[in-house]
Amino acid sequence: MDNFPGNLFVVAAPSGAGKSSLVKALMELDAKVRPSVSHTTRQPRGQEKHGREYFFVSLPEFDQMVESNAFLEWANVHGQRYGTSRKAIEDRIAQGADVILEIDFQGAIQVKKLFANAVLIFILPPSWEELKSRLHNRGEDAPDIIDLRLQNAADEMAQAKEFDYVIINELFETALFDLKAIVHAQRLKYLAQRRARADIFQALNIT
Ligand SMILES: Nc1nc2c(ncn2[C@@H]2O[C@H](COP(=O)(O)OP(=O)(O)O)[C@@H](O)[C@H]2O)c(=O)[nH]1
Ligand SMILES: Nc1ncnc2c1ncn2[C@@H]1O[C@H](COP(=O)(O)OP(=O)(O)O)[C@@H](O)[C@H]1O
Repeated sequence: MDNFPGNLFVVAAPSGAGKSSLVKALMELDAKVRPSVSHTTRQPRGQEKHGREYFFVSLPEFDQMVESNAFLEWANVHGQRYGTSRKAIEDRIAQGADVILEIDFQGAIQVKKLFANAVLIFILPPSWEELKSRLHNRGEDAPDIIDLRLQNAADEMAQAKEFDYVIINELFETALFDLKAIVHAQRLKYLAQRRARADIFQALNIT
């Protein structure tokens, strides 16, 4: 599983910390990073489209996919099921694209076990007050759904120490810069470990 020609990035965060906004902004700047579209049993939000943010499926459909081993990883999060299908990432990575997964910490840990080279990034909000206000201002979720997400946030944030990098999303542009820096650093590391030996080292006559 370590022979894929692309890089795999995994971004996790408590709800409202800004992971979707950061990942979206990264992909607008960097066409080489492709998203993995997950399956979920939760209902779509206002602007969300089937096949773009998620594949929205029923519980029986989801369970059928679990049965047929279609998921690379899946988890129960905030009372719903979410999963990364094998199809969502394997083709893209094999084609040499870098793939970014926006999944919860349970999924991130499963992915790291499967792909030792996956880069795990955790996004933190600057404060509890700011996290609450972002969830309210986003204006997408009912108060009880927001409460559940806030209740789960403490346990999720305790997992940040298992990740390779932590970004504090206070100023959006600074956090985006940090995310770009991680992607860039991983590409340079990848070059050093794999391609460079064949191409550049040969050209420079280094053995
Ligand atoms: N394990 C796993 N978690 C996922 C997947 N897709 C999304 N999630 C996570 O499920 C949680 C809820 O996502 P969502 O309902 O979009 O809410 P949001 O975090 O408030 O934007 C987030 O932590 C997502 O990262 C997946 O395929 N696998
Ligand atoms: N650095 C930031 N400063 C202020 N608001 C932000 C920042 N980052 C994201 N937001 C806003 O916070 C809300 C939650 O962001 P979102 O990307 O949906 O979070 P997540 O995907 O982690 O649930 C959105 O309304 C978004 O525009």
